[in-house]
Amino acid sequence: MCCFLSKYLRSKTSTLPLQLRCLQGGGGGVAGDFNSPILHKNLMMPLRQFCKLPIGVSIEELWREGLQPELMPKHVAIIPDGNRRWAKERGLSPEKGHEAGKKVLGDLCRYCSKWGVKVLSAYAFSTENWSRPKGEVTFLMTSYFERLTEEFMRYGMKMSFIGDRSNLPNSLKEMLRLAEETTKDNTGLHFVEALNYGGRYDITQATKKIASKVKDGVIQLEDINDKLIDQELETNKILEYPNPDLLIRTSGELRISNYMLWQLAYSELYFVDKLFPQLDEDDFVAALRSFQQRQRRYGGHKI
Ligand SMILES: CC(C)=CCC/C(C)=C/CC/C(C)=C/COP(=O)(O)OP(=O)(O)O
Repeated sequence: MCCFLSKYLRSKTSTLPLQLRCLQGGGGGVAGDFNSPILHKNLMMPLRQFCKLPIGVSIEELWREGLQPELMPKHVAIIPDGNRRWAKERGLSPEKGHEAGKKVLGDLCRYCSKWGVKVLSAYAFSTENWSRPKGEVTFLMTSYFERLTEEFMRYGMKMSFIGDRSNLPNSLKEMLRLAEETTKDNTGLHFVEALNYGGRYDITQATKKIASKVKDGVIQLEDINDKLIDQELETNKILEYPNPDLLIRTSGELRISNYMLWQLAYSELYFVDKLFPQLDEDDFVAALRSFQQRQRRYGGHKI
């Protein structure tokens, strides 16, 4: 009989979830292989239930990747950078690069659902991106984001949008409203698209709302604290997990380019050299693995 499982358990003991380590016990390896119906019924199925696995991923895959379900990031943020460079390297138009990026963003939603991430937020258009070439901005605003939203609505995710909608085209605004309304009761992945969004914009609009409440006597100056500011930020829409646990940026640039400045205070950062259209599931899993190896201290003492 194959000894893969017992070998694996021996080699990965330190990275196994606590529950699995308890079940492993102190004895020798577990005889059998993953295809054995007896092993499946007597070990794998109970383990699966015991570990409350995230939907879509098998215990075998988790072990193979060295991942622990209870340490998955709840909110992953992505800065999908490099669509234009990807297209240029291939002699294609920037529009073709963005189309390739759209496909990869859809794949990323699938990976997040599969690996048990609850929220994926994507920085799709910054408050500074209006200064890109006019043709590209027109393409994104009058065609691309509308098609992306319509397509993603069919994935069964809850969709929300953050950012200043006031100067988006009316038909795009209407599509965003429709997507939020249609998907609001979906329970799977929460996909949040940041459109005409900037961290400075978000902090500024929150500050204005708070200042206005102070002016109207609704709250006192002394009432202003972190929690109150959280409540006025646009990410208040992501009720459960407003702050990204993990931020991934592609294309080798090592900066956050005005994304969720307040919310990223204690996020773990992960940079990938590949251009966004080249990102695949192995890269995503490598980011999850890196995240699970970090020690998050939030300014506290090292244990
Ligand atoms: C897949 C998808 C939705 C693509 C949309 C295409 C698009 C416009 C992506 C831009 C993403 C973004 C805001 C990157 C931030 O870098 P930056 O280039 O704004 O800032 P920088 O100059 O600091 O690098």
